[in-house]
Amino acid sequence: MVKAVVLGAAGGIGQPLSLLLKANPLITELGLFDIVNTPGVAADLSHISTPAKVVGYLPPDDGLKKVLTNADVIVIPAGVPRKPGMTRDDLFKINAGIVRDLATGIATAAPKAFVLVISNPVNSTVPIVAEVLKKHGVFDPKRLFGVTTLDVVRASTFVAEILGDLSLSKSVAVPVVGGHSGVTIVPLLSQSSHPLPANLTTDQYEALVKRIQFGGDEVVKAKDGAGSATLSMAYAGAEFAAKLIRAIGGEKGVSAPTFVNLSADPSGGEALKKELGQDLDYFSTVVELGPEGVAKINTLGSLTDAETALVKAAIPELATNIQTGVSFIASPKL
Ligand SMILES: NC(=O)C1=CN([C@@H]2O[C@H](COP(=O)(O)OP(=O)(O)OC[C@H]3O[C@@H](n4cnc5c(N)ncnc54)[C@H](O)[C@@H]3O)[C@@H](O)[C@H]2O)C=CC1
Ligand SMILES: O=C([O-])CC(=O)C(=O)O
Repeated sequence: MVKAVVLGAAGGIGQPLSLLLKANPLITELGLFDIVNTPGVAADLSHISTPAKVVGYLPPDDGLKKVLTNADVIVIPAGVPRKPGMTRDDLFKINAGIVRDLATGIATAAPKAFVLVISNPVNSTVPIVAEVLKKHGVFDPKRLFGVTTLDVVRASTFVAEILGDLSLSKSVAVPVVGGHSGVTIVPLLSQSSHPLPANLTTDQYEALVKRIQFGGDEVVKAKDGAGSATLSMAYAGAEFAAKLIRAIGGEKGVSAPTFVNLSADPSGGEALKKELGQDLDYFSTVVELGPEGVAKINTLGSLTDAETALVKAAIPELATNIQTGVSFIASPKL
């Protein structure tokens, strides 16, 4: 029995994500919450012939508390998306408060749930959730995840394109580490399951790295004011949620890159910090998942000089983003 909940379920990501979760046979209950339209989305999804019972809630009548009650896995795509010319950090002003309020609901109604944060800027919203849960004395770092799967999905697709065979994209696995914005997105292409062509030039390599780092901009530009990635994000979010659900159900050998608090696995976290040469509290890296959530935080392993430089370039921005999130809860008037 797994109850999954989507907060922000009526949005551009929320609706297709809810559809994909409804299609997951391991989910037996699907709770949808948004400030608008969830009764309609829930009625629509409820006609699909899969096991999950779907219920939609709105803020009146304690809707947030009701949707969160007995939740096992909570996915949060609530908040505003980018328009051309904006960075993910520009979303902080609005999304920080939305995420804080939803996290407050989680702290009281579902303190033991696994929480998957999609709302941008992920590098800051994940620390916000953690700080709220800490304030309520219910923070378990093993249960909080920043969803960076879209970077991994993009890396797989773009590498398969370069290899000239899109049918490989499902099996191409590239660890993408760091965070989820611009230079904090670090693809470790030397560790790709499918090596890049030997004759790839430095320019081509650098263009590939940039495309993975700024893939979100490609979609923002193409949507021309109508938002950012929604369908590919829904796919990525459902993939990560499905992995986690399999791992908490006891399946062994499940792992994925995700943005976590490094205290979730103190020995792995310390080893990673040592490798980074930096005392960061959060980092996205390959995480082994288990019944409690984070089972093991993996270090980065052997890197090329180019990858070492990318990791180094990611650290200052990541540290600032994390601090911005932490300070927002320490001084919420920011
Ligand atoms: N982590 C990642 O890789 C990605 C993250 N995103 C982020 O996901 C977020 C959502 O994007 P879209 O779905 O395109 O936006 P959207 O505007 O289409 O949908 C957002 C939904 O959140 C709802 N919402 C707003 N305040 C709420 C509250 N207090 N409680 C519950 N629901 C609330 C809105 O009513 C709306 O339905 C954005 O912040 C975007 O930047 C987008 C793509 C990738
Ligand atoms: O680019 C954005 O704003 C949305 C996002 O996080 C992505 O597509 O990776």
